[in-house]
Amino acid sequence: MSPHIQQTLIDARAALDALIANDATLRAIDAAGTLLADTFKREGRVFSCGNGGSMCDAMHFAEELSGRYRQDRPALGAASISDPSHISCVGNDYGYEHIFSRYLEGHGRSGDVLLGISTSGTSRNVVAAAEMAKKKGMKVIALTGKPGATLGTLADIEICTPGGKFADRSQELHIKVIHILIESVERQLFPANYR
Ligand SMILES: O=C(CO)[C@@H](O)[C@H](O)[C@H](O)[C@H](O)COP(=O)(O)O
Ligand SMILES: [Zn+2]
Repeated sequence: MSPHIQQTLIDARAALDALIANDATLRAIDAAGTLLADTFKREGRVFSCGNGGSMCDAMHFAEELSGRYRQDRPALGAASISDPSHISCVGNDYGYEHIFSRYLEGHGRSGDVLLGISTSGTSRNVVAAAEMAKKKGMKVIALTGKPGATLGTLADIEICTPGGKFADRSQELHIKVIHILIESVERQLFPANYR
């Protein structure tokens, strides 16, 4: 058997153990869950964005809020910035850096929230989205993988889950954080579902 199979799982376990032991990051997750729940209580919107695997994560996050996570409950106002026609138009006419920020320029309102996902924390289009969100009076939650990167410094709440040299271990933790955030929202908004 190829040794990389076990090694990947061992590395993933170490990254997860480090997250479990990081009190500051767990507190940031808790604060982000409360910010999201409070935003939905006020009928604010939550937008999410990222590139590549992180775009998939942004879509996963939003669809479980607007659609369904575990049990029936009313739909919540979350959307990922992932419409291919918007992305191809803005990428083609203005540049790839603007694909997320221009969407927020049109759709974002004061009191809304952006979840920006970037393992490097330096992707220009996600950073530009965070800058536009701040300009609009929105709150920014950053889900990152490298401490000290630009996206995290712009955010109201940074949840940083380091995973080593590459993006993949971090992304696996991002998905865990995303499910925890959705459960936090549901527990605060629909406690009867958790009795
Ligand atoms: O899914 C993966 C790697 O696991 C890739 O598609 C990865 O998301 C892409 O290289 C992204 O462009 C990386 O962007 P970022 O996380 O640094 O913002
Ligand atoms: Zn991937």
